[in-house]
Formats: sequence, structure tokens, C-alpha cells
Amino acid sequence: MRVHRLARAAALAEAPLGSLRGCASKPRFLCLNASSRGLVGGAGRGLGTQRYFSQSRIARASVAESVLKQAAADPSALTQETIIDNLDEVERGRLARLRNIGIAAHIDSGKTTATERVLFYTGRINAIHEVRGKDAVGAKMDSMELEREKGITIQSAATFCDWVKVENGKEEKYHLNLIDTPGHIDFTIEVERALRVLDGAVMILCAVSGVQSQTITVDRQMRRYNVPRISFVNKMDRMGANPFKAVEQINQKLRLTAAAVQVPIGSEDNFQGVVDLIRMKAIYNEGPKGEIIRETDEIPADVKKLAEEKRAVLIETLADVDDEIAEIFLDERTPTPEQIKAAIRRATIALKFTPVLMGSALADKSVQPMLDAVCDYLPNPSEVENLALDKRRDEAPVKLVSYNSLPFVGLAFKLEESNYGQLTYIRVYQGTLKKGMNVFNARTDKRVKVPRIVRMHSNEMEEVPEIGAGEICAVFGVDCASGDTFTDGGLPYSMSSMFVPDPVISLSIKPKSTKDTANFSKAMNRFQREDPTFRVHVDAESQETIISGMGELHLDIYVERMRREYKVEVETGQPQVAYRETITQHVKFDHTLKKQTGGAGDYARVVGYMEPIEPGPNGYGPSKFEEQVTGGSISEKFLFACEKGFLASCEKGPLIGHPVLGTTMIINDGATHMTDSSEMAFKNATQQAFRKAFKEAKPQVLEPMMKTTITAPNEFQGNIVGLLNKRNAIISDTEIGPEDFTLTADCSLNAMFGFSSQLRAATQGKGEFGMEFSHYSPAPGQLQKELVAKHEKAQADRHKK
Ligand SMILES: Nc1nc2c(ncn2[C@@H]2O[C@H](COP(=O)(O)OP(=O)(O)OP(=O)(O)O)[C@@H](O)[C@H]2O)c(=O)[nH]1
Repeated sequence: MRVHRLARAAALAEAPLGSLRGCASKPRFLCLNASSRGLVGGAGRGLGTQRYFSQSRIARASVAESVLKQAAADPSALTQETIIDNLDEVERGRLARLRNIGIAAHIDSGKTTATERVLFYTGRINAIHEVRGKDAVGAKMDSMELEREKGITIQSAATFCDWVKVENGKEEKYHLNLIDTPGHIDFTIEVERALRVLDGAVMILCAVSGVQSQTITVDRQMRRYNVPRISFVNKMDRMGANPFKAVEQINQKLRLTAAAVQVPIGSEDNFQGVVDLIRMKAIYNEGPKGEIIRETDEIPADVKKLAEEKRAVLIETLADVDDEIAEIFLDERTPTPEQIKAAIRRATIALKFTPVLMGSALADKSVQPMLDAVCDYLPNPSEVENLALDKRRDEAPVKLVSYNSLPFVGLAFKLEESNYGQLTYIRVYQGTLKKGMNVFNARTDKRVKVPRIVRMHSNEMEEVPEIGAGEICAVFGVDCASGDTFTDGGLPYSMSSMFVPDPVISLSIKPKSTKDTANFSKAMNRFQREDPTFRVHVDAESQETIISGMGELHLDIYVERMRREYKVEVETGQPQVAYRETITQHVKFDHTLKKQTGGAGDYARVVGYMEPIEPGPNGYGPSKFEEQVTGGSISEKFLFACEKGFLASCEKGPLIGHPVLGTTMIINDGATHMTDSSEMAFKNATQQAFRKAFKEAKPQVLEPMMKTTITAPNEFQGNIVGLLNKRNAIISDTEIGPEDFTLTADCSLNAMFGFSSQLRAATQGKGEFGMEFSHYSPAPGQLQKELVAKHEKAQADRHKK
């Protein structure tokens, strides 16, 4: 068993953490109000070590003045354990019942539908409205008109609520901050930034489709930010629902140890409820909207055997990831429900395990046990390690502690333009953020006042005077960029920011009428500030405005928002692929720039070589500049200018004007003139040398390859394989289900233009596909020839003008 566990751990460690590629849609927060009641037998967990606090220890603990003094003098010397040990009862109770969670999944798995139930059952909303429902109201968290129309989540939305968990007749109130994230790959940044600041997540899977392409992306993102998760297999009412297939796929495809903690009672349209395998109780939802939970010891006879079997699998799987259960298992004893729950909690927080729950959000079944599991198994803010970098100590990492009385540290993770000005979402990692407080932006070194603090409930907000440590809120009137760290000014801390994938597609855009120019610029500025994956630049040669993003849908949504929200009609050019350029050979250069035009001349000589950098496991890396000059033939100052020249050259490659990857330039010699050399001369000389050497080094155009997943009814499989073959796609996996098949292929983005309409035609509108950037790969010779010819012609035309 131990070997088995190690093998799994090793497999996990080796699993790629993903680099670019995104997934995507809209997050929302839910937050439960911090209870001021004392902790009753609560558990706190320090960094890696388990810490359970006995009642007597809690009683002993009081606000330790000495700890606060120490924190004020030198916060970085404190360990999380020291602080947690000294937390007072009220603080400990507040944190123990606080959860910051995200809901993330593949497109259309039911995230928004499930969130709607959560809001209803916790009393945040008093009626349930469906995504694309007949009442045309739309789900609470899809507040944007476009989202409601298209039935997709585009932006993350935050909300908060209180969940009262009842266990053994005792009520415990939890405060949840919840973010509903979008599923579509084009809105991946919304998932990235939500996961960056959340402590735990609910991964939703479809009971019929199991692990899908975006589930894999979401999995990578959760690993990137070490986010523990519970899994919820939704759509148990659908034909072909099979939660155990989903469990197996989490184990195999995601390489994350998973086991069901429930089994279904009935299936498909006869799905009635679930059996809780830990307490061996049947759970049913009653009432018009499933708001009443009925629990009974009477497990239906036809489910009993399955429940016993799956309970045994749960314990055996837990024994693989938890020492305490392993011991009990080897002694052939039966663990108690409390022991099982404690083991699930430990293993989930340690990222070794995910418990799998099941239900149907649309049929109002088994959502409440999922909320109980959020409280039972996902960490509270004091159980998650959050690090900041201390600028005083060479950016040494320091642990942030979610204690209200410590100096304030928060991260601005999302910006949004609202009717009342810029809204900045902040996660408070340490200390308290108060209305009217002056906070310090670690990036700009500027102080700003916080005039208003609100808690978001989708598009509504509730003003609050202060927000405690470990919570999420939004503030008005704070000018900053996404990813900025704020402190109270006393701590020189900054937090690492989130991962922003590079755009893969771009198009030219301009307003149809010049009278709309002002609104057009306003919209561009706003979208850019809000979404770091949406980029805008003016092409220096063509003077066209170019927008770039994660996919056609991503850019289409902005064009549509411009029309609706800013009343600007625009013209767009053909979508352009974000190509890259590289070299394939080692080439030497010795280049002299020499100009004598009367007065002071220009002189710079650079000598060295260029060579390709072998692509790593994540593909082609950034280009690099190195200087190896000995003997001072080029001074430091001029070498710095050479580097600038190199960076400028890499922005617009010599071949087709796209950025350069995987290329090293080394300058190891040169010459300087007493009077004629200047920084400009060295910068220009480097650019000229780069250009010449690049062309001699067998340059290569690189094109983005997309991991493409297609799902369609089985009868269309032949048609789709035909479509993919025409596009030279490499099919890597095919899975055939009872009704639908899912096919995964690597395809160049260039070959995928127009694919959606062809897929529609080939599957009578029943096929779906999703694409995610995978890596850059050398473009075929013919395509490279065409691109180079087009680029040269465009340049020649420009010169003629
Ligand atoms: N049969 C069935 N359908 C469901 C269930 N939950 C959601 N749906 C339907 O699935 C579709 C997608 O639901 P959403 O809640 O929008 O899914 P989502 O994951 O939020 O979608 P995106 O945010 O766009 O990725 C809608 O038509 C829902 O009515 C369920 O439990 N059973």
C-alpha cells in the first residue's frame, strides 16, 4: 500500500503544472459572516503539521500582547504556528468558520445552476432562476445581459452567504465567500485570478461526460495555486449518468486520488437522493425546491450492497493517503465516522485527495451536502500558507497570518468599472482593512485612501465599515493595477501575482464613425485594465489598432460589449494568429555601425554569436541576452544599450514581424570610439547585427498548436474525424460514451478558423468544441513562405507610401 502511495505522489509531482493555456469564465464570491462565537472543538492547522487544539488549550489562549508587539517590531520573524498558537478564542472561532471558495469546471457543467441553489438555500436570494430559464430572468450570478442571453458565464462574480451546518443536532454557522468562475477557455484569466486568492474550490463534473478538456485545465490551475478541492458530480438526473466513471477519471486522468463519499439512490430520471457513506445515512431533498433535507438510517435495499462496497473503497483509498487510516486499516479495525472525516479533511488540505460528492443542481438534489463538505473538508484561511516577499531581506518569503490585529496586507486581484467608479477586488491576507484608511501600494510606492468598502453580491453591493483578515471585499476609488499588493505602509511586502497567459489571436479594429473615437478609446482602456489577457496596441507601421486575446469568442465578446455598453459600432479585420519566430542554427556576427555625417559621428562595433535555445517541456522559452565581454572593449553602459537593442529586436522579429522566442544572443567583444560612440549607436548596432544574423541562422516561423476537444453524438464520429484529417490534426484520444464521444486532438490554430460552422454543419448543430493553447510548433514550409511573402509585400507597400 505504501509503495502505491509513493507512486501516486511521484506521479502527482511530475504532473505538468501547465504554462500558458487557459480555461475560463466568471467567478463569484460567497462569504459567510464571521461568527463571533467561540470555537467549539475547532481545528487549526499550521504549515504542513497537524495541530488540533484541545478545549483546555483554547481556554488558555488569549490575545497575546507579546505576539502583537513582536509582530509590529518584526513580523517576518513570526511563524504561522506561533501566531495560531496565540490566537484568541474569538479570532480562532471566526477563522474556523470562514471559507473562501471558488466553483470551477468545464463549460456547462452547472456551476451557475449550482451556485443559484447555494444562494437560495443560504437565504441570499428568495427565488431560483435558471440559466436560459423560461422566466427569462437568468441566474443571479450571470448578471451581464450578454451572459444571460448566451447562457454562458463571462466574468467571475462574487457573493457571500451564511451556511448553517447541522451535525448531531448541533448548529454551526459558516461564512462563505464564493466565486463562480466561467467555464469557457477564452475567459481563463477569471479562473486564474479567482484561484490565486481562494483557499479551496469545488470542482464540478458532469455525471455523463466526467473529466473533460476544461476540467484538465482547471486541474492545472488548481495545482498551480495549491488549491485543495472537493468534487461534485452534477447532472445525476441525465441519461447515462455514471459518477463512478468520473471518480475513476479523476484518479487516472488528473492523477489525483479520489473516492466517492456518497452513492446515488436511483439514477437518471429516477435519481432520488444519495447515501452518505461516512455516516451510512440516506439523504433526500423535499419541498418544492428541495429546501428540506430528510435524513434516514433506512438505506434502500437495492443500494445497500453498493454503499457497503463503496464505503470499503473509500476507507482503502484513504489508507493510501493518510497514516492514521492506514494504521486502522492494517489492524483490520473499522474507522469511526469522525476518524474518516478528519482523514478526508487532512488529505484534502494536503492536496493528496479529493472527496467526490454527487447530485443534480437542476433537480434540486443533494446540493446541501456539498455545502456541508465545503465546511468539513476545505481549509479556513489560517490553514493555507500564503507568502509575501520581504523587500528588506532580498525578497525572502514571509508567511502572512490571517489575524485581524496584525499589520494589513492585501492583494488587488480584479478590477471592474462600475457606475460608481473603479471597483477593486481585494483579498485581505493579514490585518484589517478599514474605511477611510490610507493604504500603501507596494508597486507604485504611493499611498491611497480607501473611501468605501463593499461586499459584493453578484452585481449588487453592501457597504461595510471594515473587512477582517482572510476575507474578500471590493473597494472604490483606489487607483491600481490588477495584481498590486497593498499594505498599511509599515511592511515592505509584496505578493507574487497571478499567471497571465499570452494571447494567441489578434485582429485590427476601428470605430465605423469618427465621432465614436472618444467612446472607443474609453472602452479599450477599461477592458484592458479589467482583463490582463486582453491587450491593445497600435501597430507602428500600419497605424492600426490591434486587439489580442485568448480566442475568437473572447474578442467577439469585447466587440459586442463595445456596441452594447458604449454604443460604438466597429469594423474588424480578419483574425490573425499570434505567430512567433526563432532560429535553428548557430551563427557568428561581427558588425560595425559607422556613420560620419559631419559633426559627431556614430560608432559601435559588436561581436558575438546567436544560437537557438532547445525547447523545454513547456515548449519554446523566452529569448535571452548575455554579455561575455572581457577587457572592457564595451563599457557597462553601452552593454546595457545593447541589451535594449536586443529586446527591441525580439519584439518584432525580422522574418514576419512577430515576437522572437528561443534565441540567445551573446556579445563577447566589440569596439568603442572615444567621441563617436553612444548608447544609441550601440543599441542600433545590436539591432542591425541581430537582423543580419537572424536571417542567416535558418529562421523558422512558429505557430500556436491548440489542444482541441470535440464532443458530439456517436453517429457523427466519422464526419468529425474527416474534418480533423483535412486540418492535419493529430488525434490523441477518443472516448466513446453511451450517447456521445469525446475526441482530443492537437491542431494548429491557423487550421481551425471557420471550424465552428463546419462542425455545426457536420453534426446537425449537435457538436461542441473547445480549444486551449498547448505549445508553439514550427509552421509548415508552405505557410512560412506565404507569411514571409505577405510581410515583405506589406513592408514594400508601406515604403512606397
Ligand atoms: N440535466 C441537468 N442539467 C443541468 C444540471 N445543472 C445544470 N444543468 C443545465 O446545464 C446547462 C449549463 O448550466 P450552467 O449552470 O450555465 O453551467 P456553467 O458551468 O455555469 O456554464 P458556464 O459558466 O458557461 O461554463 C444549463 O442549461 C442548465 O440548465 C443538472 O443537474 N441536470
